[in-house]
Amino acid sequence: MRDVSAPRPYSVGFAELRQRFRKAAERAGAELTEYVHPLHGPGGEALATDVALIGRRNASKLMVLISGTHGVEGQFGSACQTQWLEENAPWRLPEDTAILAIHLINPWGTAWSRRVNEDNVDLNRNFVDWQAGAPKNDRYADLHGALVWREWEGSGRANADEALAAATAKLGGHAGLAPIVEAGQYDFPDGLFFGGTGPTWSNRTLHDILSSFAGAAREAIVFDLHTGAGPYGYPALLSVAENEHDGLAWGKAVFGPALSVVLTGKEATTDTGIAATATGYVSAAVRKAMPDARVLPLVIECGTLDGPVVMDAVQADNWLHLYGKVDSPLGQRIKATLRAAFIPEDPDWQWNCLATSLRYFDRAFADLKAVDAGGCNDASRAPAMATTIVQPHPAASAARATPAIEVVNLHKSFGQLEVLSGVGLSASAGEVVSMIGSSGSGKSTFLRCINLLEQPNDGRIIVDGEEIRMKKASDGKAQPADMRQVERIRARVGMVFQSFNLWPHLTVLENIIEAPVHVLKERRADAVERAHELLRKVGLSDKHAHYPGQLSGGQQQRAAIARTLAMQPKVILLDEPTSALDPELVGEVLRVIRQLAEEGNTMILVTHEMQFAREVSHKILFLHRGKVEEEGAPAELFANPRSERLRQFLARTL
Ligand SMILES: Nc1ncnc2c1ncn2[C@@H]1O[C@H](COP(=O)(O)OP(=O)(O)OP(=O)(O)O)[C@@H](O)[C@H]1O
Repeated sequence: MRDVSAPRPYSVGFAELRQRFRKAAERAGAELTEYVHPLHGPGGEALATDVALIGRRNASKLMVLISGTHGVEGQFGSACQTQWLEENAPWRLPEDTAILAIHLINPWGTAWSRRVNEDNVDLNRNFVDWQAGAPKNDRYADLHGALVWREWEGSGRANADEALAAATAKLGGHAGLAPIVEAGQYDFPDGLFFGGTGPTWSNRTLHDILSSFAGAAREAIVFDLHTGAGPYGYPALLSVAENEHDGLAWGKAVFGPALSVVLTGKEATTDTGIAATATGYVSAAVRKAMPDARVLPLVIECGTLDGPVVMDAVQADNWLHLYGKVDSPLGQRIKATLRAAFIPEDPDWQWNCLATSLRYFDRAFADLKAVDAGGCNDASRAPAMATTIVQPHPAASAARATPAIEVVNLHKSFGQLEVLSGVGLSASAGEVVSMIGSSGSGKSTFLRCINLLEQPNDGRIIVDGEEIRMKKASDGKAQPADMRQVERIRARVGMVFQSFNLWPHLTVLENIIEAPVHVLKERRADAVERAHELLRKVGLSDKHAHYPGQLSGGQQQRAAIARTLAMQPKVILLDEPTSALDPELVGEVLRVIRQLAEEGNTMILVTHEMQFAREVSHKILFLHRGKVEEEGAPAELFANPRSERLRQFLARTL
């Protein structure tokens, strides 16, 4: 019997999971590659998906292990990957066979203990054919209001619970409800099992990984490692597909009745605990990424608690990230409940799931090795070399020598009132810097001074290496020496205002192309084409001909962001972009801003959304009475405020 009698507990933090995996991969002689995620974890830790390749890149037979598709479940998959790599080291593989371990493909979800990703997207609903448009789930729409509530307790919550109980009874219990909810939906970004509006970072990264490492494969077995559905402590082996394919026949030949095949479809059913009604699974992605291979996509699904209990935990966590405070005692309770719903702290559960999964790996791998796939493909491709670091994202790359923006010793008074008393800030390309502080501390004034909507009294402003030249007027006040330079620099610094500031008499499209055509002198046709692209990005494709007055606040703000992006700014200043919005519209705007951060835009953000600032920023400045009282990395600043003022401020706002 395999000796896993004393497995290390799964429940360790993201950084340790990575460290264990990387160590095991190194010992196994793997080529290690790191795909850096643009955001960071709750402790300020860097986030990344690690990829270990044992064997040659041109191997025709490939075994792939994927963990953490649903972030919080990642501890299980990570434990399996690490243990399997470790206990078989040193690996001696036939030339034509390789192992590709993809560690924590949704690193944000694992680090923050969420099933979903940074945009509330269920990655296992995100691998749909986006060209064909998002699938429809009208039956979810009827349930949304009962599943997603604004208040943790009170009459609104009680009404929602009552409505959910009534709907569940009408559908014949949880077994009737789950296939509708878990089918995935693409219309409610704040809802459950949201599939997104386009390919997420994890989706794109999986695609990049498979393009880099799986291109030569002709025979591939892929394990996607999950927990949370099925009977407690039982690791079920499944294969999910939209239709029959030759990989399924292979799977049945290898595993016999141990393998359950789930064929998905609108009305499909299964008793495995996973949703047969859903599409967009990882299985679809891996088959698509290896069109020339016979692919056997497998899912290991380790049962935990009863379906309704797991759904309750997911619902509560959804509320927490939308409307609650993760750091509060209630927030911590909700997190603990969610973790327990996916990774029970039960040594027997952990032992069973690990041991059985490793046996499935062994069996699959033995069969893979025995297949005759005709040797290595494309011998010209280089074999694995030493560790490579892939940093596809500008935000993640090392800071450039020249900051994208630097402000030194800025002073500003209104009459006798000194609002800024020597504020400074520097942001490298791709960095997000947030400014927090009480009302009246000078945050907005600082932003307005940067692009000279207000004239600073003193100080230096340097954008992308070019300093705004100032001179003293006859009254002794500073003013720009060259207005043409100011106009030029302003065109490189985009500003998003609290109150949107769209032209009311122009359509959304006209608002967006106005500055590119008149200031940058772009051809109108080019500006229009780009405007449509930007509208797609902010989810407003269908609103291009509307006037601002016909849009909701959230839509207006997203249009305003698209207008700012149309100028391709070096730096984007956002002045409390969500504070004029009704609470239910805040999320849609934050999602767009988060996407901008992920894409490596340099941003200075003034905000009262503390949780958001913490998640999205590389650096935070706390302003108090016109001075930077404290600055630092978000995790450090929020966890260990040094000044009493910041401590009090956080106590009031968190
Ligand atoms: N144009 C102006 N004329 C006179 N005083 C002004 C002007 N603009 C801002 N102030 C004052 O400067 C101080 C700082 O205002 P500012 O809007 O920069 O603060 P803030 O930190 O952004 O506050 P909030 O979070 O409430 O937006 C306030 O006392 C405000 O009344």
